[in-house]
Amino acid sequence: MTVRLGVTGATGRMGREVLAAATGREDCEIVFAVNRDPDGETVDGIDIEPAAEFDSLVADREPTVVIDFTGPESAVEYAEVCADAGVAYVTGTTGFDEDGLEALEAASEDVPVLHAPNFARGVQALVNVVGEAVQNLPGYDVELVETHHNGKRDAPSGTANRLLEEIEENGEFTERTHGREGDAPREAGEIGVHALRAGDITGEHEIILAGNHEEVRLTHRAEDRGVFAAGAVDAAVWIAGQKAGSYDFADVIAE
Ligand SMILES: NC(=O)C1=CN([C@@H]2O[C@H](COP(=O)(O)OP(=O)(O)OC[C@H]3O[C@@H](n4cnc5c(N)ncnc54)[C@H](OP(=O)(O)O)[C@@H]3O)[C@@H](O)[C@H]2O)C=CC1
Ligand SMILES: O=C(O)C1=N[C@H](C(=O)O)C[C@H](O)C1
Repeated sequence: MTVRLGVTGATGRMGREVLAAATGREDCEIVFAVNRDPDGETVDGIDIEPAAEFDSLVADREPTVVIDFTGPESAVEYAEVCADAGVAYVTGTTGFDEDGLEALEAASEDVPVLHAPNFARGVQALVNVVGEAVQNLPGYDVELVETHHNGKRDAPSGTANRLLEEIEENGEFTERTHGREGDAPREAGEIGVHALRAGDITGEHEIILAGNHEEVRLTHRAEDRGVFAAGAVDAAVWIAGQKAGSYDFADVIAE
């Protein structure tokens, strides 16, 4: 079966990568690509259509799955249209508030919805091992540092938040401390969280566990955005065969 893809945020950093990753694959075809204000633009020969026409494009071109990398507000709007139209939805967008996450959950009652803050397989491996490291090193200081390009909106990153959940579930911690300034000695039990923004850095996440005169560093570094795009297209092909429900990238990797 060829999966029919709609792509949102198509002229963004990730949207362009998704179009490139999907083009040339035999298991999917792009049936439309939209962006907010495309002004007759094309990406790799694909016409970019106005996001205002998203609803009618979904109705007319009948995508199997929509892949979204935009912002949290628009991602929710696209999810709701997909839920009404019976179209599966994959979003890599980060920075959702509680209402946004609830809206994605509501959409997943009608269609398959996959929300993943990171589509790199190596990050999934990092999520899997970080809890074990924390369990093995009780009482060690834990700090998380994430580094991204200067255009990133949300901080800490969606991946950092996912890693923090895993850390907190596997150890005894009091609070997250976001950066330090002035007279700010480290308190026992806190998790230091640091978001760095510079240049065009693709995405780095490092967890430092230190104590007992030793340190462990677990690091993932994405070298190219193509790694996220390839994972998102894999997720779209996978979700095309699923029933309504809420999924994450671990479900895709598990098969
Ligand atoms: N899950 C993962 O593996 C990854 C997730 N991300 C996440 O993906 C998202 C996008 O990242 P990135 O591509 O770098 O961002 P960009 O800003 O480069 O691209 C976002 C695109 O979405 C469009 N857009 C933004 N808001 C709206 C809106 N309200 N309605 C319609 N279109 C909109 C933008 O249009 P315009 O040009 O008009 O601003 C732009 O084309 C972020 O949340 C980021 O954290 C990023 C990398 C990997
Ligand atoms: O905005 C980005 O670029 C990235 N965002 C994701 C996140 O917030 O975790 C994933 C990746 O690190 C790149």
